[in-house]
Amino acid sequence: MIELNSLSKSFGNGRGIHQVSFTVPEGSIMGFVGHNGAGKTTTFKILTGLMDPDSGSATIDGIPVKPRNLKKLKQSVGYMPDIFGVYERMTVWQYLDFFGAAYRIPRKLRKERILKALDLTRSGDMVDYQVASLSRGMRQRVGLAKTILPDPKVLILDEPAGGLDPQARIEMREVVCELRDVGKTIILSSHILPDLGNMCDLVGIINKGNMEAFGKLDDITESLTDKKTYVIEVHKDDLGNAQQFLSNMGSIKDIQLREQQISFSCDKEEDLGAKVLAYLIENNIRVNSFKLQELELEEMFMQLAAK
Ligand SMILES: Nc1ncnc2c1ncn2[C@@H]1O[C@H](COP(=O)(O)OP(=O)(O)OP(=O)(O)O)[C@@H](O)[C@H]1O
Repeated sequence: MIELNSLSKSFGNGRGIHQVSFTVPEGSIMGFVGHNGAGKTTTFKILTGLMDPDSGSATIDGIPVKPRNLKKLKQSVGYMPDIFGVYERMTVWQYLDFFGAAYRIPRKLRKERILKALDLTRSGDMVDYQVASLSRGMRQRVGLAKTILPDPKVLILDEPAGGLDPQARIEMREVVCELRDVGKTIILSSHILPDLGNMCDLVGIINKGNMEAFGKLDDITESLTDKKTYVIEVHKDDLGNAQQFLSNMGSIKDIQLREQQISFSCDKEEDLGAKVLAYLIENNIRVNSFKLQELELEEMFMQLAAK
């Protein structure tokens, strides 16, 4: 649905993007992660026809991203930049109606589209508000409503949750998931890594213009770790014994005690999790919980960015 093949754009001194390739299937959400200046906006600008690449190609909904296809692309792609202008003196309805007209949506259809966009972005109760009076979270949702007015199949959202408080971020995340559920294909960038983990089907990590990783979050995590870390919680009277048993087992590393939790690691290939659990129970250790520790997106990102 969205396909990038070796897209490159150089601004000199190594700045820009280098051979960026990935494919986002129809109806999925891809989270595009990278530090400031990593190359996210440049990629978005190329995809939306605002900037020409030096080399490489891209297609969206089967349409090659080329200047001659800009009109067609505009119908298929909705782009919400990280900073967008709003007309402070208009009400939300006037603002959307204005853009509906600019998008040449016929008057009769326009009302229906505005109502649908307001509904999908949970902005219905703001129609009569002056744009100037909207909070940052409301503005982002109204911006999103404007972006989906022409009913594009693909949405490219640059930092839609940027500057939002935790509650507004949750709302934005729910709205984005709802848009995926009605069939949109979405690429969005974010610095708020945990948010991406919860909502994205795919994650792409870009660092200094190079794609460091792309795929399902679980697969990327798996490929990054060479060990598995487990966290167990045992009855407080069994802590010492449990620790002793673990130390007696060969191949167990990094045994650490934190309050009532003990964590330990083992080789990924060997994966001793089940064996350890059975061993502790056989030795009458009262195990309250036993779980595999997941690598946080933040940690994973730091590992890749440090490369
Ligand atoms: N028009 C331009 N002229 C010169 N350099 C540019 C231009 N646009 C981007 N760059 C440089 O290219 C690199 C990538 O920038 P880009 O804006 O794509 O990063 P980003 O990941 O979107 O960052 P941010 O999160 O800060 O928006 C940066 O080093 C930036 O300074």
